[in-house]
Amino acid sequence: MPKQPFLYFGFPHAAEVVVAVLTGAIIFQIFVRLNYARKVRSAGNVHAPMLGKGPFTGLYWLYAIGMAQAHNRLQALFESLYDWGTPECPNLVEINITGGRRFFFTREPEHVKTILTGKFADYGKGPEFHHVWKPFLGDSIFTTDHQQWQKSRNLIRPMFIKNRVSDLAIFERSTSLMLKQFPKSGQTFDIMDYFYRMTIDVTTNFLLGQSVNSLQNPQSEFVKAFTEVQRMQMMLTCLFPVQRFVPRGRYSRGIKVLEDFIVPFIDRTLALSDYELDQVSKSEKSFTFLHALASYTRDPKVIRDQLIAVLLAGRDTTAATLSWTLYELSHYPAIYAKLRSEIFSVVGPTRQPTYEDLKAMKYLSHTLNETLRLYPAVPFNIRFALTDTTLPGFRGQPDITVVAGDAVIYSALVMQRRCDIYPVPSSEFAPPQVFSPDRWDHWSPPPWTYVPFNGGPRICIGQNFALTEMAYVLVRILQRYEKVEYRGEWEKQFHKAEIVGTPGRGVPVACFT
Ligand code: HEM
Repeated sequence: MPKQPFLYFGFPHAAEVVVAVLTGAIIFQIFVRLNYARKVRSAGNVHAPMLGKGPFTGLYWLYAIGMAQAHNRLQALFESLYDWGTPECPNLVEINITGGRRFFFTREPEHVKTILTGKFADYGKGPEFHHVWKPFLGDSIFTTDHQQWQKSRNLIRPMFIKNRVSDLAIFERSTSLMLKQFPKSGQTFDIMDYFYRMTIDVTTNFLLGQSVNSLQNPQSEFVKAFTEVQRMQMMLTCLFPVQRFVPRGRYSRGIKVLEDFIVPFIDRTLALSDYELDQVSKSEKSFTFLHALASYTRDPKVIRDQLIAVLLAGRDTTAATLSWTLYELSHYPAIYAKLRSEIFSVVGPTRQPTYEDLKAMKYLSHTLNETLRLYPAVPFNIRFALTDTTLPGFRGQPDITVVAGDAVIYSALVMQRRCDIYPVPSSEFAPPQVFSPDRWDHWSPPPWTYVPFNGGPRICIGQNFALTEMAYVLVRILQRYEKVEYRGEWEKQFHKAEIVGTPGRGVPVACFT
């Protein structure tokens, strides 16, 4: 039989198809890279140190980041990236993985300031972030920019004014329930598990007027789905360049569970007439975040998106911060005793604190500040360039060129642990890696070196709510327990970064009355 010529007009062999596809892909890659390089050249062409230039080093880094996320080593990986820094640019590195976009990684306060305020309009969540997060958070405050974001912010802001936050009944209800469920004095238990259940109860109560009751029903399907969706969302974000290939079955099913719980509340509220809604809003007791939203918009999708966004923002952040606080306090009995004595001096051993009491307790706020310094609840964050722009160069060096579509990943966790941004340790100032609320007595962080709540126009809208809730819970725990003992291997604790950074081993403790 005559040999088939390579080119013929019949059905192609599989090998020919593979060769054709690969050739096409390579030509396309070359085109994308050349086109992108031209854009960067015409915008200024100043680069940060590169982690790698070719597509294969890009793939290596993608793999490294995915593995670090899966094995809870993101912090170490991020710190190691700056080994590629240079004396001219020590705190910023870049990589181009897919050819048409660079990812910058920074731990520089000046860069954080630039993207969050100085050039706020140039950086945002961007269409890419919106696309990846849309199934979960829709068009909410978290996923949008410009006018759309501003509209969400205006919608949500009234719910965080002081006289709403200073109503502490909602915190007392869940805290007292939680304390009732703590095991007997001296018994070991994971206090983190209680914090996660308590804060989802507080937040659903605040949002919907009814809690998911996870303190009483730990196996709640809603809670499991919420955790799973967040885990997958973080994975999709880390694997952003190839996220479309990640299977999403559990992610979509989890979102459906969340919606099945929330939508009936929305439907019931939207069934109220304007008059009925107005009556509810006059009653302090039954008025909720959902009612507030419904009095501004009747669009169920807008309401669903904002509710899930605030639920995400409000629950794990506070639970994780409380967990880290107890992790540290259980290791430092002297700090625990000092905090307890401040609490006793203001509210005594049993009285419920008022909003003003909480704000008057300096050492309590130092303790929370110090926890958020070492363990900022949102450890990694991202912004996309919405236009061609720059990041400031290091100490008189030229500004770094950033073109529209590039991404800047900044880490409050890594930045806030940089020893060189702190005073030299002394008898007044403990080494920065040590938990020491006392340092806040005579020190405050230089601007933009401490950003657990972000800064600028997109600063956390729930900051006061969060600080009030966490202070309240701590006061009630310390009023009741004379000491808290750590019951795990304290040094073996590790930082587990999903969207929020939590203690990877839980927080096993025993509380003593
Ligand atoms: C320890 C507690 C908390 C910390 C450390 C924290 C931190 C943050 C951070 C870093 C951001 C910026 C996120 C971004 O760039 O996309 C943020 C945004 C936000 N936070 Fe918080 N948060 C906390 C608690 C809360 C609570 C309790 C609520 C509400 C109940 C809340 C509501 C929000 C909202 C709505 C935004 C979006 C603001 C915007 O984009 O304009 N947060 N938070």
